[in-house]
Amino acid sequence: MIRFEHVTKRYPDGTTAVDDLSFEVAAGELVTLVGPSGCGKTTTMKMVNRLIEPSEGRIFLDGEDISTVDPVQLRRRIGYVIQQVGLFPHKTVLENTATVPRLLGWKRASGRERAAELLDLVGLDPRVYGDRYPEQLSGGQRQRVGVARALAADPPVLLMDEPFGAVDPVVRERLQSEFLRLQAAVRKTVLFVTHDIEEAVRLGDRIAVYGQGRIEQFGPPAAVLGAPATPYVADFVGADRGLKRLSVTPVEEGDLEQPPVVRLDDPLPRELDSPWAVVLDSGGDLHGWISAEHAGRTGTVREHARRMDAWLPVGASLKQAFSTMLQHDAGWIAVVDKEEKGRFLGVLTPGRLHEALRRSIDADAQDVPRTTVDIDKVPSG
Ligand SMILES: Nc1ncnc2c1ncn2[C@@H]1O[C@H](COP(=O)(O)OP(=O)(O)OP(=O)(O)O)[C@@H](O)[C@H]1O
Repeated sequence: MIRFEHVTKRYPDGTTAVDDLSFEVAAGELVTLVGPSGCGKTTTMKMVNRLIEPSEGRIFLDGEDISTVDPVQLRRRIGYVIQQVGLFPHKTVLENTATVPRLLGWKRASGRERAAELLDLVGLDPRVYGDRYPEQLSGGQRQRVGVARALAADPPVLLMDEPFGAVDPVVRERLQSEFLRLQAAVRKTVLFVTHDIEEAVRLGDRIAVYGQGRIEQFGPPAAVLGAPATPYVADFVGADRGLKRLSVTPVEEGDLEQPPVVRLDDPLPRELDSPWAVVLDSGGDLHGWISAEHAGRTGTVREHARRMDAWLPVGASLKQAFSTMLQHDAGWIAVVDKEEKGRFLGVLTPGRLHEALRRSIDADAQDVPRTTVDIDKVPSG
């Protein structure tokens, strides 16, 4: 969808901001550009909507060389969100959001209707916020209006330059989650600039780690965190990259241990060869657990089963799994097949969690699926 071919940008004072850059962003993909201040991220982004012209090389949008497209026409196909939002102070939230549809010549009513729809989509009730002015909003709310405005004309491409940079960490995390949900629904092709590696890792389908004017590594977050390509990247992603990796590595079925299982309406088992067993209802859904000390007594499992709160759906991150374990002070957590407590798949223990992490690092290094990595090959220590 967006393709850079040997793009270089030299400013008149001789600064080379971007040096022979080639990469591609697929349709519907979110790529984060991350790196320290002054490494050329913003320059890269502004060349896509021709706010800056490259000195050398070509950029293609949907196969079309953008140097041949009228910049105004081009920008109508590209939503743009920046840190300072740039809302018009004398226009209401609704009018701000409807700016681009109005410029495109939409009728006033349909522009406002679309704007209201989008405000709803970014979590601002248009009946509450629509008639306010930007100064009557919090920083986080202004950023949401910025995102709504960029989406108003339904452009296939979004450029986002540190859009959540100016808000406090708590609001920032919330905006990131909301944006991920939004992106799952609208599936735009997104270039997202940030200097925050945590944000890059959380949002990006792939991340481009910038050195001075160049991409040092381009790949999925787990690969960059697991196998930094250069000492520079290792240093930039940080010594705690194992922890960051936890947050981008999903729990898979192959990671799970199969403990003894009993059914809710069964009589109590005569004996159990583990300290506890998982209790399932007749449909195979997770109910809870039972301690081995009840084995051999009379009565049914139902009478002694305890509810299990430490559970997660498969696909949740290893970080969520770890934090659920800590929260419930549990030595294991149950994993089910869907968000609402569902069919039981197995349990994750601290040992299994560690193995999953090691296996995912190994899988990335060998560029193979995690299920094919033999855990015996994973070095200990
Ligand atoms: N108009 C300009 N003239 C000369 N040099 C410029 C100009 N604009 C940017 N630069 C330089 O180009 C380099 C890249 O700047 P750019 O704004 O792309 O970096 P960035 O990675 O986005 O930084 P930040 O995270 O601080 O926004 C920097 O060294 C900057 O000083």
